Order: sequence, then C-alpha cells, then structure tokens
Amino acid sequence: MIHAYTAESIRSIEQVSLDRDGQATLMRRAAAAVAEQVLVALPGPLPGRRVVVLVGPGNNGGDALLAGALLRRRGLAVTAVLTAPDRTHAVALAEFRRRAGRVLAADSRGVAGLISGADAIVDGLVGLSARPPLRSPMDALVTAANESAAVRVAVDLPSGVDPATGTVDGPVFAADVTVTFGAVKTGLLVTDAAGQLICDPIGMDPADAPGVGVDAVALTEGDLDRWLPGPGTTDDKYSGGLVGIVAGSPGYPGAAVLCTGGAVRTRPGMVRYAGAQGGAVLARWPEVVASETPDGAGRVQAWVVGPGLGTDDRAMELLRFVLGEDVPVLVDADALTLLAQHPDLLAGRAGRPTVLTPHEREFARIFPEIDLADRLRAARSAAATSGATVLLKGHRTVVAAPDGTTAVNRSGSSWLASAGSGDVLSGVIGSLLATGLEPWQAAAAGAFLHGRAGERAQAAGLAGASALWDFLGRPAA
Ligand SMILES: NC(=O)C1=CN([C@@H]2O[C@H](COP(=O)(O)OP(=O)(O)OC[C@H]3O[C@@H](n4cnc5c(N)ncnc54)[C@H](O)[C@@H]3O)[C@@H](O)[C@H]2O)[C@@H](O)CC1
Ligand SMILES: [K+]
Repeated sequence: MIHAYTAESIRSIEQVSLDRDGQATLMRRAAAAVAEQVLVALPGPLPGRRVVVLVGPGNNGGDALLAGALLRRRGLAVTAVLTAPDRTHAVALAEFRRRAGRVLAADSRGVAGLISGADAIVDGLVGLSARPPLRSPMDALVTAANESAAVRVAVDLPSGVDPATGTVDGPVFAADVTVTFGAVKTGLLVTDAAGQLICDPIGMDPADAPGVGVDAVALTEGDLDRWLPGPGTTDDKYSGGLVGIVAGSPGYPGAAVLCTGGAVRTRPGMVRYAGAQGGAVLARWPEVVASETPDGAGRVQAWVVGPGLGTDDRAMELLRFVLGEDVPVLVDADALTLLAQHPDLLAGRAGRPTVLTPHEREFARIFPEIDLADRLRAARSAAATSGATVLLKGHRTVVAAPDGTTAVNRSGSSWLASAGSGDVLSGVIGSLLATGLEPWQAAAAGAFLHGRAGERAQAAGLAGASALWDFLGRPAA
C-alpha cells in the first residue's frame, strides 16, 4: 500500500531529518536520487548527452542543480535554465558551476532550441511550496519541455501540480518519471502528470514525526493478496460471499449481464440475479441463481442496484426495497439518478453500509452543492455529508469513506472509459462487499481489480466491457 501525506505533514517529517542530518545532506541525497533516474532513463553511451535542468527559486531548484552537477561528473552536457537568477539556491549553483555546467537565464536566446533538442529535461521549477498556476516564465518553459522529445524527470513533484490536491490549473510538466523525497505527497496519487513514481526516503521516515497521519492510500498487488486470500478447504458459497444483483431493464438487458459477470468472475461465492432479465443473465452465466424480484431472492450478503435499471416507478420500487435491507448496498447508475431525486432514501440508511459509485455527472446530480474541481475533497465531503462510501470515477478513481479514509486508484487505462465498463465495476465491488470487506476496502479493491483488468485486456488487444470479465481473476504466476 502506498501511503500519502499532506504537504504540511511532509514538512513535519522533513523537519525531523533536517534537525538530525542537516539540509545539505538531504539535498545531496535528493540530487543523487534524481541523477540516478536520469541515467536510468538515458540508455547507451552517456558522454555528450544533452540535459536541460529547469531551475526555480527554491530548494527544488537547488536539488535539480546538484543533480545537474552529478550528471556533469558523468560527462553529460548539462545546461541550467534559471527562472530567477538572483534568487537561485547559491550553494547548489556554485557547485554546478564548479562542475563546468552551463548557466542561462530563462529569457536568454537559444533556450527554446536547447529544450527541444535535449535528451533529458529535469524539472526543478517548484516543489512542495508550489501554488499553481505556474507564473511566467515557468509556464512557457513547461510548455516547451512538454513539446520536446526528451525524457522528462520531475524533482519531487511535476511543476504545475498542486502538492496537496493533485489539481492542475494551466500548464503542468508531463513527467515520464517523478522522483519524490521522504514520502509520497497526496497530490502525486491524484495527478496523471507524475509518470512513474519513485519515492526515495533520503533519510526521512514518517514514523519519526509524532502526530503525522496518512492522508490517502493507493492499493498495490500485495494488499489484494492480503485482503482477498484464495478459498480455503473449509470455505463454502456463503463464506465466499453471496451477492444479489438488481440491474437491467427491457431497454438495457446487457447491463444486467455485464454487472453479473463482474460479480461472478471476482470471487468464488455465489451470485443471485433479481429482475426481469434473468433469461439473458442465465444464458451467459448458468451458475447464477435468478429470481423475478429481490424480495423472492433468498439470502444475500450484499446488494448491487442500478446498472441499466431505468428510472421508472418499477425501478424506484426495486431501489426502495434494496435500500430497506440491512446488508451492504452498492448504488450505481440509474439508481443514483433516482437517489438524486429522492435524497430521503439515503438518509433512511443511516448506519447501514452503503457505497455510491457515481461518475462526475451523476455526482453533480446528487451533490450539486459540492465543487468537483478538487476531486479528493469532493469525494470526502460527499461521503461525510451522505454517510455513504463514495467512489468517484475518473482517470484516477477516488474512494472516500464517511470517516475520511481515502484511497486513490492507480491501476487502469483510459481504455476503461467504454460503455458498460461501470456495470462490470459494480458487480466486482458488490461481490467484494459480500465477502465482508469494509465498504471503502471493497470499493478500493474493486477499482484496483477493474483497472488491472482494463490494463490486461488492453495488452491482449481486446476491447469492449465484456472483455474485462476474463481478466478480473488473479494473474497466472
Ligand atoms: N527543506 C529541505 O531541507 C529539503 C527540501 N527539498 C526540496 O525542496 C523543495 C521545497 O523547496 P522550497 O520550500 O524552497 O520551495 P519550492 O522550491 O517548492 O518553490 C520555490 C518557490 O517557488 C515559488 N512558486 C510557488 N508557486 C509558484 C508558481 N505557481 N509559479 C511561480 N513560482 C512559484 C514560490 O516563491 C516558492 O517559494 C522540495 O520540493 C524538495 O525538492 C529536498 O531538497 C529535501 C530537503
Ligand atoms: K518540480
């Protein structure tokens, strides 16, 4: 699991190391970590390779200059472009000059050509103290860097990203690799500008800083192995999780099949389908037990309601029934539209585990007063006000529990933005809810599995939401 921290927490963690090791040591370690990644990213003979280091006025620029000095020692041709020559980190600049690095002011002639012809660009414009949007000349340098074919390496954070929220306002350095120090900043989980994320402790340890807590997490494969062990010899269909699906309507029979498939392929428990599309569901999933209505379905340990359900009176009746049940309920798609029209339904579930899985348009319908610009804050405030766990879909899906526990999903590809993909996700999360995972765990693990299935389907050259089914299981060792 990746733990991420607010910028304020990072500063507290950093302070402990600063007091112990001193700033010069931390900067040297940071610079070494950055230089190493530039070398990794530039295969082949190194002497003469052209590196441009973009240098802002703070310590982030200092790290970048010291990394540039190390690269000079390896024989690379390094030019530092200074955005504020009179406020540049003096010690780092002196070291860079001592290694015969070339120094230019950002407004010098030839900077644009250097950037476009570089083999690697190191972004040391702004780090932890960044307050986007980037001001001139940083904005223009970042735009030029993004147009270059060079490998882009960000120091601590891609400039243009808000460290706390991951939001972007204006140009942002589109990093291939981000080398971050001490601990991951929350914004790095949310942004898609960071590329490959490498966290070098440089001697910092969150455990050293009293009172510092994790702000958000991102799951990794190991978490899934821990949370979802394979079935044991004493397991039966009940211990594997028994999920009920209320989905599909005459207009959208496919949603019932897609959603049920997500559940069938996620856990080895049992899936019940309750609704009018039992014929279509059973034709594809013979292992499912189908009934006409949820009240006649028999025992379930969690319900999923909404995909393709429609928004007519019948759909409303089904939603009312399911929300009246005591087991965990996941509300998706058309059922979210109905919830937006009848907020009382959710209020009536106080204390019973509920998961909402809106995309941004659905979210805006249910929570019209919440600003979506900061997706992390939006999901958190929706969870706090509704009492439900909220999974806000997006390129980086965010899951927030009512108590503020937050996960950001880092698996997946844009391939997942296809029709029916969300129906599969609901089925996946429903089956995880039925195994007894906490709602935020089920939602976060479901988003991870779904994203990973998207990556694997894409790698196999397959498209269409039903392709996800075959890739939800544990990858073969
Ligand atoms: N404190 C320490 O001892 C260490 C700090 N480290 C580095 O230091 C960085 C933080 O350094 P600083 O606090 O000096 O600040 P930064 O280097 O992040 O930012 C420098 C300055 O940029 C300006 N700025 C902010 N937003 C801007 C915008 N949108 N447009 C234009 N200018 C903007 C501000 O005046 C800010 O003070 C970390 O990200 C990391 O790279 C590392 O060297 C590890 C040790
Ligand atoms: K940076």
